[in-house]
Amino acid sequence: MTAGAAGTADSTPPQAGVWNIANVLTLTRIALVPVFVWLLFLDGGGWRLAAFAVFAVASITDKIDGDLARRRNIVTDFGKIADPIADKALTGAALISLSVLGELWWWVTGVILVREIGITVLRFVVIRYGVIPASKGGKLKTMLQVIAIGLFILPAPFELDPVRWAAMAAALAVTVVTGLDYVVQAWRLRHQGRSRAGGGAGAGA
Ligand SMILES: O=P(O)(O)OC[C@H](O)CO
Repeated sequence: MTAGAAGTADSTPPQAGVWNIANVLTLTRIALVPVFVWLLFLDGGGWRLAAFAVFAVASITDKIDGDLARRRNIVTDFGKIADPIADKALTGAALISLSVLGELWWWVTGVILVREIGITVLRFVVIRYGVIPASKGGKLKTMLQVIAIGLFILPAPFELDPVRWAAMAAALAVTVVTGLDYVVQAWRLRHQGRSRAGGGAGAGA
């Protein structure tokens, strides 16, 4: 996503209502987070599979809500902000849980959380200039995180470990790179917003 693709505060067309099917799916994803965490901490392979199933269902809603919003033309600023937050709630809870369970290095969880929380805060900091929606890189990042986390959750043989870690390394790399890309986008958006405001003030003087 380029800076130009971000919705600017003064050029936003009329939007669908917040309570639409896409946003309800996004909120459902958030509601599934505590269920998933609870299942993950229960002992036994069966519970692990159940946790994996809930994680998979919640992750699939990410694909469905975005597709629905675009197809039905019900993209809202609320959805643009809430969708990445819902993803971060799910993946963040999964990463923290895996680290608490001693199955994933804490530093990996830490780096990803700093990026995810940092970008969320950044989105709110620049929101007066426009909304920064999820970029293609951001979507790829979430997909890689979901695959890596899914591989860590699945009760699988030790031989799968290199695959798990390779997937997590790829997710980590794309997480950091896309985080830096959002910082550049936010800077541009702020710069454009301030230039417009300055130009407007000058014209009015
Ligand atoms: O990289 P972000 O913060 O835009 O998040 C991307 C979303 O999770 C994609 O659905």
